[in-house]
Amino acid sequence: MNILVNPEEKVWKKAVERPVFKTKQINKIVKPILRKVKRNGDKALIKYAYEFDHVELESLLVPQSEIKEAADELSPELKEAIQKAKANIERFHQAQQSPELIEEVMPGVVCRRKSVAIQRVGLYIPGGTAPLFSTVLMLGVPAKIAGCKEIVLCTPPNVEGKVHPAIIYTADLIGIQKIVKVGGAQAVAAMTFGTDTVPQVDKIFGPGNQFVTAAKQMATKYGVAIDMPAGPSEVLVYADDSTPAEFVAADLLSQAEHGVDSQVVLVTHSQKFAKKVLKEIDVQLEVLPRKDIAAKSLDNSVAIVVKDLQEALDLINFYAPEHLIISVENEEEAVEGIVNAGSIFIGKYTPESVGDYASGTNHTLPTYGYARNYSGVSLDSFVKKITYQKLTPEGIQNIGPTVEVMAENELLHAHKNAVTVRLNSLKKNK
Ligand SMILES: NC(=O)c1ccc[n+]([C@@H]2O[C@H](COP(=O)([O-])OP(=O)(O)OC[C@H]3O[C@@H](n4cnc5c(N)ncnc54)[C@H](O)[C@@H]3O)[C@@H](O)[C@H]2O)c1
Ligand SMILES: N[C@H](CO)Cc1c[nH]c[nH+]1
Ligand SMILES: [Zn+2]
Repeated sequence: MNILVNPEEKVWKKAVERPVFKTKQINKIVKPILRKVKRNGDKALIKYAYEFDHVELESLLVPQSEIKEAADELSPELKEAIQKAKANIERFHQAQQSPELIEEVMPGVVCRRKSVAIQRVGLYIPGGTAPLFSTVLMLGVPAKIAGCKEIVLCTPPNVEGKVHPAIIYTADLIGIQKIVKVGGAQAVAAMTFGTDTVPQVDKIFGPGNQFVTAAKQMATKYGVAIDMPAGPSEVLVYADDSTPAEFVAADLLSQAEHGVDSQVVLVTHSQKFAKKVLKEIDVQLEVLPRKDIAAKSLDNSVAIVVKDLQEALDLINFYAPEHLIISVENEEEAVEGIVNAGSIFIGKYTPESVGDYASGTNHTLPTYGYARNYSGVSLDSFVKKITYQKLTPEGIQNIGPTVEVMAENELLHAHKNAVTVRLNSLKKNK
């Protein structure tokens, strides 16, 4: 991780470019996976489990017996932690319920809007390098609150051909029973087309590696919706020396350890502080079990010393980080200046990890600059909003002439006529 001191705008813009994905090569691998799963269903899933996850599976579904046993395999401490996190996530997502809207826009013309659950949803839980059972909470809890009828959870099997008990326990706690041992692009393909084991869904949720992300984007061509392109995790920390360098280093490493494609950025006002943080990173990195992964991410990463708050804001809003930690003395002013970020963590006692697990906000967030135009997953992601309108005779008389004039001027006479016949009928029956 290098330090750039007071670089020009074009230099810092270049420095914060995300690692470039080999999109063409990835698509070349993913396209045939979609085609083969569409054609061969479960058979293809079993074949890919062998090829990519190195396991011979006899069946894809996690059996009821394993669901029942999962709780016994976890420590009471972990189960309590999962339950506490679930309570906070439930509370924050329940608070996102939007009440039904009813508005009489003019006498006799009533408009209504109601949230209705997306009926069939597929949740992808990454499992390649770490069993991310926290993602089960982040996707399963809002799906349940929204009232989705059918929920299927797909996650890669481990080397023993099993799903981590914490993933199973968390799914069961939420009330998700259909857990399928399938990962990567093949999982996305299965949820898109449906197989004997995996039901076809209306929307696919969840983060994943490049194969998963590419498959999700391709799936949209077949009528499935996706939450967002959620790729390798990233964090930008904007800090000054009112925050211990130890805290800043720990926050940067917390996202660097996710995967080799992750990127972390430090923005600060002093070269001395940046150096202190980098020194601290070296110390903490040494003892990390995932030190090789984190070290590779640090190669994609940079520390930038900016001249003032305005330059820091320009940089952050340009970069649009998935996670943004603001830990500077004038935090209020900085927070107010942010227009592009997935989730913001404010003050020196708010590590990003709390949002990953238990503060209540959702950790499925837009990466790669998509925070410019996408929100993270929320309750809204699991519903559609249906609008309704009902007109009384008075209502059609009030609004009818307006619609007639507009339709006639758009040269759409059948549109106009649908109003005129009703107005004429009312005149006749007077
Ligand atoms: N943005 C977010 O909200 C968020 C949240 C959590 C995790 N993440 C990210 O999710 C990612 C998880 O990645 P992961 O790899 O650990 O798990 P994963 O479950 O996404 O991918 C593992 C699967 O990839 C497939 N695969 C592996 N090598 C392949 C190959 N050569 N060809 C085809 N398919 C192959 C296999 O089927 C395997 O089961 C990380 O990058 C992490 O940063 C993001
Ligand atoms: N930081 C990830 C989202 O980018 C989520 C996560 C899960 N577990 C730990 N972290
Ligand atoms: Zn994380």
